[in-house]
Amino acid sequence: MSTPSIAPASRIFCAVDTTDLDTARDLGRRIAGVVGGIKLGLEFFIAHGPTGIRTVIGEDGPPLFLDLKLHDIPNTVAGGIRAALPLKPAFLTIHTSGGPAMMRAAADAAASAGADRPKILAVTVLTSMDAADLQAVGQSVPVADQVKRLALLAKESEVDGVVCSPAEVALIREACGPDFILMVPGIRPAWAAANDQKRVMTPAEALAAGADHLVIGRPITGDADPEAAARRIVSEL
Ligand SMILES: O=C(O)c1cc(=O)[nH]c(=O)n1[C@@H]1O[C@H](COP(=O)(O)O)[C@@H](O)[C@H]1O
Repeated sequence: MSTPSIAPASRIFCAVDTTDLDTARDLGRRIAGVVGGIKLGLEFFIAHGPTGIRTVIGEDGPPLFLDLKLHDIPNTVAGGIRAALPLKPAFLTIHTSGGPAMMRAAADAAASAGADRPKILAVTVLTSMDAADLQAVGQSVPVADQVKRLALLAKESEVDGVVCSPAEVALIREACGPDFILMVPGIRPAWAAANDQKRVMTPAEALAAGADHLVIGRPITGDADPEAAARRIVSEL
């Protein structure tokens, strides 16, 4: 694990996936003190844009993981990153499959923010995909091989880390070193449903494997008492 001094609870980013502004704001307030940060992504951003993000995070709110998974030509991705800088996200996502030039353009655009720059994380193989899904899009290699290849490419392209499933954390840590950030969704406590996630582990297993940060959504947000669910997860770390 590359950042052992950070408290386990603060390693969790709660994925607030909703189009309802009040729900997102309420969830953000209730769980901000329990977990390390809030992830807002496509569903929320398409519905409410930057104004909605500011409403949920506020001036001195929790760290923001802005998960837009950008994937376009380098110039367009760089422009998207620069447009997101005023929101001061701690993390921003792009897709590794956009290739090295796109990833470098994203890293350069983030660097233009100076010391406050967001960390750029590149998505490897989505945690909702398995070997059959990869094969369906023409990638007839084991999932782990493809993830390792994409993670090494991301590192060479000077982004800060990757998004990967817990199943590949150990192999990426070994291949890419202790400072490469591993943001890990596909996290399910033993008592939670997998939903559409295919490559999953429990929070404790993912941290033990070497994850820096865990992304957890529905096991918290789908609970009748999200704050209690978040506390239960923290107690199991
Ligand atoms: O980039 C991501 O955060 C991401 C990548 C990935 O491979 N899999 C994945 O689930 N995610 C995100 O992580 C969150 C997982 O949510 P839950 O499945 O509800 O815990 C969602 O917001 C996804 O968009």
